[in-house]
Amino acid sequence: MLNSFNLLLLTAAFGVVMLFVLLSLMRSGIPGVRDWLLAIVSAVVALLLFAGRGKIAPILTIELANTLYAAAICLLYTGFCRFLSRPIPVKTLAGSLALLIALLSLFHYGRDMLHVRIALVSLFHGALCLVIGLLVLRASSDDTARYSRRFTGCMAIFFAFCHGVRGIVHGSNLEQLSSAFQSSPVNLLFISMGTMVIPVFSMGIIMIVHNRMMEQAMAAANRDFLTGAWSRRAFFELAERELVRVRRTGRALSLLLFDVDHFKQINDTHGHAVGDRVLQEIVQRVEKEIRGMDCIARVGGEEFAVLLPETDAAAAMVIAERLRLTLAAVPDAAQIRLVPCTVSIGMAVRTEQESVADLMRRADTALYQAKAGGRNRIASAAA
Ligand SMILES: Nc1nc2c(ncn2[C@@H]2O[C@H](COP(=O)(O)OP(=O)(O)OP(=O)(O)O)[C@@H](O)[C@H]2O)c(=O)[nH]1
Repeated sequence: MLNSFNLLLLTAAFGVVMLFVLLSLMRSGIPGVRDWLLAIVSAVVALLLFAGRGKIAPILTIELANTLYAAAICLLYTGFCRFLSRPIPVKTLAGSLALLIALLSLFHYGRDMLHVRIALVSLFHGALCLVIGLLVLRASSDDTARYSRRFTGCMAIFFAFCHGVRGIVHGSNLEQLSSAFQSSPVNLLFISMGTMVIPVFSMGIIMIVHNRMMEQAMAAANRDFLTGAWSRRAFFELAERELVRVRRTGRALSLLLFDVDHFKQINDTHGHAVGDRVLQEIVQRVEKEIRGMDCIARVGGEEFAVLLPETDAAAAMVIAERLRLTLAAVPDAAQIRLVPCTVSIGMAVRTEQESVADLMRRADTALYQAKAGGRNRIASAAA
């Protein structure tokens, strides 16, 4: 039978299930998960205490239960702040929680006014849900995360609205209650909305965390771990996408393929760690020299590709020469001495009907010519 007691127990049981699901995400290392876990624990205990109303001491079922439930919503909020790298207003949260407890005690032990207590709690929860909703909806997100953020944000605003209505209804004493969990239709409706907060937020959080994990996995697959440049796989994807655009617009597309000269010597002389830092420095320097629409990828150990959309042979040659000069003396990790480090560059401009693989092949041949010609130079591929 649907009554407040059953509803509270059911929600607590659902909270326990969600707790185990969220526990599985603990090892993801995603910020906010710990707060959300604590929020669910706090809410489950609060719900069980609420369910004990009339059976155990009122201080447990009123003051403690309300404190724990309000703390749960605060923790949901701090979890979102951490997740979105936003500052946590600890003092404001602690202050408002303390004020809520003080007022609840006042309207319990001072003048026992149930409707005022319900209004206060509802408005507190409503305000927090509103803040969570706005925070989540305003945060920028890519396509994969948009649905889960919108779901969570919109549900938070909906809960804020329901709590607000409940606060107004009880604040103006429209529905006179003898108990906060009286099973009247209107009260049951409000309680149902209130108990849905934790399960719905839990589902939203699980979706959001999964999206973040997916984003991280995609970034790991698309980016070179050492230098942060695009990976070989991602480079071919980006180049194919660019090719579709080029076929439509008829614009030029150039490719620079460069390789560090005698890199083995750098490793042998200065050590592998310095070699690694040199590779990182190379990528950072190139990124400063190229435009936002260009991209650099690490396509081999010490071999890099730079894709230059809307760039003809003359412009590509200017960029190639700029890169050759800027990379001519890449500092070592400690920047104490300069590691003599030059690059050889093969340049190719896409010809009509040419595929990415063919463009790469021609740039590679040009790179080989630059190496054979004495290194630290640019060779342009024949069309
Ligand atoms: N430090 C470091 N070295 C790497 C990495 N990947 C490849 N290498 C090294 O790069 C060197 C490439 O050597 P080679 O292919 O002989 O080429 P090279 O010495 O640059 O000579 P040329 O290309 O002919 O000018 C090897 O010693 C690899 O071990 C890396 O991630 N870090």
